[in-house]
Amino acid sequence: MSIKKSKTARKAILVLADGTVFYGSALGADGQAVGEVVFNTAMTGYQEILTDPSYAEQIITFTYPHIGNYGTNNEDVESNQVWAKAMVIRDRSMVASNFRSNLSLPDYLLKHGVVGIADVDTRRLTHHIREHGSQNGCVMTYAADAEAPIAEAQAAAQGFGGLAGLDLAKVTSCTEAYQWDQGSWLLEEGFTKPSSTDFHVVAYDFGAKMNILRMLVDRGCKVTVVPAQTPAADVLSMNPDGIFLSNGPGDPGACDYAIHAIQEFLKQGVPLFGICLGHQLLALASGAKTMKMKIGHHGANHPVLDIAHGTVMITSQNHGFAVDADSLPSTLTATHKSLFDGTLQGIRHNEKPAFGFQGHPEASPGSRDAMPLFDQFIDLMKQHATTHAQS
Ligand SMILES: NC(=O)CC[C@H](N)C(=O)O
Repeated sequence: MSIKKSKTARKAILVLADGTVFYGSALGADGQAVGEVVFNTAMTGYQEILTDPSYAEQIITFTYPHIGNYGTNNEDVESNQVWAKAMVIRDRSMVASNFRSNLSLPDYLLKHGVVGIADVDTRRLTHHIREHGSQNGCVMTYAADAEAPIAEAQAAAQGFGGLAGLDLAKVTSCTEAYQWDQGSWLLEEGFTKPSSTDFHVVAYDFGAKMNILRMLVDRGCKVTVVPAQTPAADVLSMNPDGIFLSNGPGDPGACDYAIHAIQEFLKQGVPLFGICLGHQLLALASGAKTMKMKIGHHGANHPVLDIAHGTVMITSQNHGFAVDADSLPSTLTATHKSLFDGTLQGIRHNEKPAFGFQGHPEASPGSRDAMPLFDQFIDLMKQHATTHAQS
């Protein structure tokens, strides 16, 4: 257990584009960060959340009031860098208490050059966002004896164009194809593969979380990860048993290259599974529409209804866009919906072996309730392989 005092007496402000100001103290690197301000309600998992590429260009407010208490480590990351633009918290923990911790949260932010602000009235901020919708903001640090640079921060916030129309998947994606062979810690916990399948899955990396890839390996898949803009023909020449469409940041409507590739895969009838951005892209490729939500969903305890079975799953969520349920063409069926606001959470193609889920079945952090969706993908590939062997 190590007691860490704040390294700096510097102050910080968060100023929203509408001029609302939140005062606090600097946490992490000095400087400024601009992005869309969202709030995440998960009680734990701040390191997974900070490193989730889907948070690119976003400033994350953590509603759980005490953050940093178990420090950071080398394992609980969802990518190789912090993608969140800045972190907003209520209370910084003075203690990093965990045998796995090798760096306190403030030192971790410093190491990654990420700006943060602590001692913020995050409840007031969250209420403001809930009422007025997520909006752009700027976190700026300044010397304790200086005036708060409010006008400068507001101008910076107003200068950010927002996420609508922004293709960030090509920014967070890998640049070259590679094999992924690491499974999750569930294997060590005694999780057994449903059966050894050896399916070759090509995973489009739009900003993929590592735990998704681990879930596929846990189920015996051989995983090839490819960059976001890989043409359909290149993927088909790899002879995949199934294609996985990953999560990722930004506006799905801006990823025309991915939408075209998915249309080709649908035409060819290759089994497809999309998570979050991947689910939205599958919907767009099938003729549905997406929209920007007022505040989005960011948390680890969102109830989602499985419509066919009438059962409820507690799920992890991180999205600011959604598929418009009223826009579904007759080729798509709604399979899941959010019990918070009724928005669409899952789709299945009626004619092709393809389905998508808006939440995060890989959790990390969060509940494992939706993990069987990975088994559903394996079953889909099995069925497809059997039908093909017969024809
Ligand atoms: N986690 C994700 O894949 C997010 C998808 C998309 N960028 C959204 O905000 O809705």
